[in-house]
Amino acid sequence: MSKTFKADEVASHKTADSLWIIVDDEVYDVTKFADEHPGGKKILQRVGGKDASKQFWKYHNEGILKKYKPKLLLGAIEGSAKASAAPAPAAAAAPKPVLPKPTPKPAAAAAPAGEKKKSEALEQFGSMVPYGDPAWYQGYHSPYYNETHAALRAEVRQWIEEKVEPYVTEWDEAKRVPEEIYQDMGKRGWLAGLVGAGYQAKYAKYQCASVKPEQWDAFHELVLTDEISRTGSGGFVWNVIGGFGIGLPPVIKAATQSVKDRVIPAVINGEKRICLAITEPDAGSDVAGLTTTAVKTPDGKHYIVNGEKKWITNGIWADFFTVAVRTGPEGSGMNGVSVLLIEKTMPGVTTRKMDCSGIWSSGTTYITFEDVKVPVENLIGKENQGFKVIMTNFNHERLGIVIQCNRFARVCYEEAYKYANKRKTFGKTLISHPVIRLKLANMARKIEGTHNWLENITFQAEGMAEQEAMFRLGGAIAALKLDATQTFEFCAREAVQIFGGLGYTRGGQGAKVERLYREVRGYAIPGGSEEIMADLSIRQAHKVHKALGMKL
Ligand code: HEM
Repeated sequence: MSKTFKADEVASHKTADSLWIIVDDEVYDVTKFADEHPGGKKILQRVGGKDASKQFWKYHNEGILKKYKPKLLLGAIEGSAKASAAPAPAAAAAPKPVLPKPTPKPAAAAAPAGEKKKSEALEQFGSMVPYGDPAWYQGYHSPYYNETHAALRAEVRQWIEEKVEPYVTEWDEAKRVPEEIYQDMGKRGWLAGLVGAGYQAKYAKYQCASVKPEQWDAFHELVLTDEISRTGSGGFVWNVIGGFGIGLPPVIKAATQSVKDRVIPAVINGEKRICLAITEPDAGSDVAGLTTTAVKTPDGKHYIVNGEKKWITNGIWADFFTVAVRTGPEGSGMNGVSVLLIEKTMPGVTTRKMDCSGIWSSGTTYITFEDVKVPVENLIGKENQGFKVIMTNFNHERLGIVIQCNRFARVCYEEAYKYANKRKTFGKTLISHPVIRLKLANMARKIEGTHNWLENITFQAEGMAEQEAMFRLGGAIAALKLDATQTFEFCAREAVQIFGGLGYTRGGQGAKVERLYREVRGYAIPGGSEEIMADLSIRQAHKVHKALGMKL
């Protein structure tokens, strides 16, 4: 902290011409800011020259200070802890444990997945709001995480808290995220690990600082996705990984080598963008009914593509489109579907941004393909066997949705929990009212249930080959997606109720829950609607268990 002030010096700055206030032992010059203060000028003048910490925390959340500090901060009160402390990195802000630490288990017991799990990560991390973070953040035993997961968690959280969270509402309202953010994720080596197919070291120019490529597992992907979802903005999460996480895996798994070499490095290094285009105005979960056609030219060198795609995340910014097309005759259903890589530079590709209820900064797009000439080398997988490529992609997509929904549900809970501890009604804090505690209890038990099932399925997937995972876990993942979106919906609803009018207002203290409430349907409908998920969960499990020798 560079400059310090005595309290009586601050006290002399209490007029409209020179207006200073103290918040948590730090001194802010709000003279110019007062005119644009959304809460009003007079309210600031009333606390001019004084310690306004109590009033400040009544009306704002942490994000405000992070955002305005660089502009308004003058220094600290002389003799205060703030005066001597160097600003602590956000990720290091977790309180010190007050209870004895849980005893680490012997490495062997904590290492069911083999070599990679060397030791448990038992350090406390985060706000320690009960259930406000997964249990392993709060010092409880877990067989799934080790010190590399903890290191990645800290790395991502610090970045999110400093570079993203203070601006996320602004970006959502502007319906876009600065391009540097996605590029930064590439440079941090994070995109290379988010494709559900191991860390793409071969194509990565950059490497993740806290995890070596050979250590990377599905739980690192879980931690990374979970941490970026703490922003409480589906628009932000889908902006940076929504198109990428589902558009790139088919290329990695089934494209020709020349396409892989051209597309994978550009995308994982954050230089280009990719999206997945399956849904059409008239074909959503019913993939077999899609009508976009790809007809081979007589010389067999190209496909001519015609059709429309709708609700395509990131489409507006994408350089590459992983597109499901019909190469078989009309009525060929799932046996006539192929996947093609179409490029923005190809004549006949047009994109138009769509307006939806939520997830605003994700760039939801309507795409038209008109006589687009696509080289046959851009075929992903085999002709007429694209359905398999699409189906293989679904598990990864759905698990991503589950991770995001689960953290969004937790964000709703955490925000509501914190607010319930500061907001007073009828002379006591909200949390003192049993009816509010009941809401929080029901939120927490649902969130923990989903999270534990998510971890278990992630662990199962780690131990299975892709085809086996598709067969054995497809049903359970569908059920989990259903569970996650319904938990998210419940928690968003209850959090808005706890926030009252602030949860119904865009921006301000209830910004996250207001936004998330609008985003629930954006998760419950795509990637397999709740109805399709419920049906599939039983149908698929029945098929699997019949094959496993089920006796009825
Ligand atoms: C560093 C000083 C401050 C900054 C940067 C600041 C910034 C803001 C911002 C951005 C908002 C919009 C709502 C939001 O995004 O949360 C807001 C609202 C508000 N602020 Fe401040 N503020 C400051 C100090 C204060 C103080 C000291 C008081 C009270 C004495 C105050 C009272 C309010 C009120 C009443 C609202 C409206 C809340 C609502 O809509 O429910 N602010 N402030």
